Parts: sequence; C-alpha cells; structure tokens
Amino acid sequence: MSPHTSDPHHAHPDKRTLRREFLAVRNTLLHDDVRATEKVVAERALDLAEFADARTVAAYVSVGGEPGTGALLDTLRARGTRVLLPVLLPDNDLDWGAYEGAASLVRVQHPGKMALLEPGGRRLGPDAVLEADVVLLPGLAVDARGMRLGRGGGSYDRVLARLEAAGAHPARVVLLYDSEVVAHLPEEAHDKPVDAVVTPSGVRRFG
Ligand SMILES: Nc1nc2c(c(=O)[nH]1)N(C=O)[C@@H](CNc1ccc(C(=O)N[C@@H](CCC(=O)O)C(=O)O)cc1)CN2
Ligand SMILES: Nc1ncnc2c1ncn2[C@@H]1O[C@H](COP(=O)(O)OP(=O)(O)OP(=O)(O)O)[C@@H](O)[C@H]1O
Repeated sequence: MSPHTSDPHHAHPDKRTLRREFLAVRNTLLHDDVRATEKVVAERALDLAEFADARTVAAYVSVGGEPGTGALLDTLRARGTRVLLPVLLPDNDLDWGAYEGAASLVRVQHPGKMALLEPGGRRLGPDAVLEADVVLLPGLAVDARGMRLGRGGGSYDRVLARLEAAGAHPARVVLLYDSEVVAHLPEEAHDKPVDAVVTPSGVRRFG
C-alpha cells in the first residue's frame, strides 16, 4: 500500500505531477491565445443542445490560462439563461451566486490560490447548484472515459457527489484546450466522469 492510499486528504501523487505538467503548458499561453479561444469555445459550447435548452447553467469565470468563459457567460445571460457562479468557501466547498454581468464580479484573493472573480451579489447556498440543467466544470485534463483532472481542491468532486446524492442529473461539461484531452488519467474512488468536453476544435461526448 502506498503511503498515500490511507490518507483521504492527501492528493494522489500521480495527479499532482500531472497537474504541474498541464499547468506548465497553460502557463506558456499568451493572453492573446486565451482571448482568441474564448469566442470559439463559446460557439462550440452553444452547439450543445443542453446549453441551448438550459434554464439554469452553473459555470465559472475563467482566470489566468483557463480557456475563456466570458463570451459564453455573456451570451447565456443575454439569452435569458440563469447563470450561477461559484464562491469558494474556506473548506473548499462552493457556494453560488447569480451572474449579473462583468461589473458585478468581485476579485477575491484566496490564500495560496490564483485570484478569482466571484459573484458580488446574494449567496444562494451550496445546494443552489442542484437547480442547474448544465454544470460547466473547470479542469486541467479529461480522459477517454470522461474522468477529469481538477486543480486538486476537491470542490467539484463535492459538487458532483452532491448532485448524485440529490438524484440531479445535469449535463456535466468540462472546458479545455485540445492537448488536454488525453487517453488515460489516474482516478480515485471519489472521481466521477463528466458527460462532454468542449475544446476549440469541437465537442466530444463520453459514455
Ligand atoms: N476560474 C475558476 N474558478 C474556480 C475554480 C477554478 O478551477 N477556476 N475552482 C475549482 O475548483 C474553484 C476554486 N478553487 C481553486 C482551487 C485552486 C486554485 C489554484 O490557484 N490552484 C493553484 C495551485 C495551488 C496549489 O498547488 O496548491 C493553480 O492551479 O495554479 C484556484 C481555485 C471555484 N472557482
Ligand atoms: N465528496 C467529497 N467530499 C469531501 N471531500 C472530497 C469529496 N470528493 C473528494 N474529496 C477530497 O478532495 C480532495 C481533492 O480530490 P482530487 O484530487 O480528486 O481533486 P480534483 O478532482 O482534481 O479537484 P476539483 O474537484 O476541485 O476539480 C481529496 O483530498 C479528496 O479526498
């Protein structure tokens, strides 16, 4: 048994190495590359019937080298889709607030993390995500089965567990660059697959 197996709070060592590698590639992207993907990724995502039909979408505001979500958020909001955004809690669980446009976002510096843009308005509680018809998840990679490598906080593992426990079955979609769709990722017992990945080149469904 590896020293990590018995400690549920110790990140999987292979995952840690992989995260570093995927983040290193993202860090080589220029601001212009990130901006250029934002429009195309929004178009690809909106190709998914699940987005077009959704009344409520749980999403997030991209930061740093993450594929841009801004155009997608604004298009959804302009269409009248309710967009929920995460608020990171001290224990890494997520609360939610409604997206009311870029001016309503607040820059928040959580210790040891990238500065995030979070909704400035009323907090709706962690269970608000159960109202989503689509959940857009951040990630660093996904494999051929739809297993996702996240940033390691476990926030979205908890979201997925919460959805399952409540019997909620929204479309679970991860937004990545093409090079981040790989053959295989290590998984742990708590990991749950996503339904689709959107990249600049298109949509891939799993399962
Ligand atoms: N844009 C965005 N918003 C998000 C997330 C996300 O991944 N992206 N989250 C996803 O859960 C939640 C916030 N969790 C986060 C977890 C880690 C880091 C972070 O900066 N991690 C560093 C590495 C830190 C370390 O090595 O310990 C990094 O990735 O550079 C940021 C947000 C909710 N909001
Ligand atoms: N349902 C859950 N409730 C509480 N903690 C959990 C849950 N699922 C996973 N965790 C914990 O979260 C931590 C990070 O898990 P993991 O390395 O799989 O994160 P990740 O999937 O990369 O990150 P994220 O889900 O934030 O994108 C682990 O310590 C794990 O034990």
